Amino acid sequence: MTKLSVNINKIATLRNARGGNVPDLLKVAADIQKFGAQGITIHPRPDERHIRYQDARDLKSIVYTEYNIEGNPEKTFLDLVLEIKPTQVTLVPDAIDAITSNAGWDTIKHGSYLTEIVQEFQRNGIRTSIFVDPVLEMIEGAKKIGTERIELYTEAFAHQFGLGNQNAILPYTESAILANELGLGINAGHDLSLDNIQFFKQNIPGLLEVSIGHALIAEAIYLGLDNVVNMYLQKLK
Ligand SMILES: CC(=O)[C@@H](O)[C@H](O)COP(=O)(O)O
Ligand SMILES: NCC(=O)COP(=O)(O)O
Repeated sequence: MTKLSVNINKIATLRNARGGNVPDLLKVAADIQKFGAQGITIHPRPDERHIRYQDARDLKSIVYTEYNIEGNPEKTFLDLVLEIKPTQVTLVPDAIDAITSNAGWDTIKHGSYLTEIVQEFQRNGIRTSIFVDPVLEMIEGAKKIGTERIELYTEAFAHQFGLGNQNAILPYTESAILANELGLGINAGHDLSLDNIQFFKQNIPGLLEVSIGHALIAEAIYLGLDNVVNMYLQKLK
């Protein structure tokens, strides 16, 4: 079974636009779990433009499914995750000014740095996952680091699949086969959506978890619009 972890960054983006507490991030996280999602993902960024560090703390008592915190393991992020002790930490090599995540780790170049970080999280009972492009050397590098899981960075697949290029799945399938052989658990995420998730799942053996945010929240808004517009019309009669 592949678990769905819903990334709620975009709920925080919407809330922050007005400075109040609408929508209520904690209630949304509780409801997403009530509706059946098996995990909640957040990606607190240093500028706190969506998820704030305090949100990450407050969510600890709300998330009873898998709690996955993503980010670049600089000092403040490392301290935050060690304080919260979520189920899983996903290490992402974000540049400080990146608009969103845009690359996986070079697990060879940064191998010894990541090994130390991974060991620190594991000593604290936190499962680790390393965000990687679907490149076989990077999967082998992740294995050497000692992480339990990798997260396949799916932006390239999602983009190409949207253009009709189904062969874009091939490096992901090959990477998954290697990861399975090496005993690495496989997560995936970035730009997965209702359009591409089924094809992706069918072609990735052993896919344990997907984290989906941007498309899922956009789809939820769109699929709810008809209902909400009509609720307003009823009240305005
Ligand atoms: C690692 C990854 O692909 C996602 O966490 C993505 O980066 C979402 O972050 P934003 O919501 O800040 O774009
Ligand atoms: N790890 C990927 C994630 O959490 C969500 O990415 P996206 O669906 O917002 O692109």
